[in-house]
Amino acid sequence: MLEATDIRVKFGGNTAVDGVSLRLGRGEVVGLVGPNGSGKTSFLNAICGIVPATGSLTLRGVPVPMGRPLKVRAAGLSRTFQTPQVFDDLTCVENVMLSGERFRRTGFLGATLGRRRMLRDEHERTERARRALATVGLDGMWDRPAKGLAYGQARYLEIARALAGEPAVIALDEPSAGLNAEETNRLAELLRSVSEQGVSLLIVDHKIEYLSRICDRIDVLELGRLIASGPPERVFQDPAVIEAYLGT
Ligand SMILES: Nc1ncnc2c1ncn2[C@@H]1O[C@H](COP(=O)(O)OP(=O)(O)OP(=O)(O)O)[C@@H](O)[C@H]1O
Repeated sequence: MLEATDIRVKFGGNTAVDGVSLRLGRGEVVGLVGPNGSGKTSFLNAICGIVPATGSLTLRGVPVPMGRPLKVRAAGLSRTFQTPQVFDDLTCVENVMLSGERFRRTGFLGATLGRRRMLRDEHERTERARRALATVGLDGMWDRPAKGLAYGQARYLEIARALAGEPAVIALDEPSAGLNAEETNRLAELLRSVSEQGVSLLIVDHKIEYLSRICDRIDVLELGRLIASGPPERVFQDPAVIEAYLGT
């Protein structure tokens, strides 16, 4: 579903990501971990096309140019952010429908000449958004403004928006940040069920316990380089990984 090869990101003289390659199969859940400043967010930003980077990317087997976020989205990669990006004054369903632009087939001319088709398209987009809200457990909130949501619910709303774009892969940047233990458990269940529908997940996070439960593989970055990759139980016992986190 995703193949990123030899990704490099530089900020001036600082190499944030130094030749990282990563693959994701269909429905695979991969945790990308590493100490603060090891390049995790820069890697996500690179494959999403929002920071200048070199390397190559294919999605669903199709090459996608680097540095083109809209092409990346259209090719099947959605993402969520460390701080949920929701629009407070829009309702939940409107927030989710923002991701459905690629399904909107009628522009100004179409809306004027093909009103029936436009209404059908709007109806389909609304239904798609409501299904995504139901998946994350927010179906009861669909017509409420997003500003009424608790912090954890705003996170689920962002995941619903990613899902409504019908992506092959979702990249999530610290989805458990700010969630308590119970909310983190719910998040883990939600992410596992999303992956069981065939969506691949690349999760950057620091909470090792829930990642160990839901990830098929853990990739570890240190100083912009991949230092370990494998099943959680093996990677988290790797002395090089323990040293990267804790020092000698
Ligand atoms: N916009 C930027 N301009 C300059 N340097 C940056 C920028 N973004 C990140 N960096 C640097 O790149 C390196 C990697 O940062 P990055 O945020 O990708 O790490 P991270 O592993 O996601 O860290 P954290 O776990 O703290 O979120 C760090 O040295 C950071 O200071």
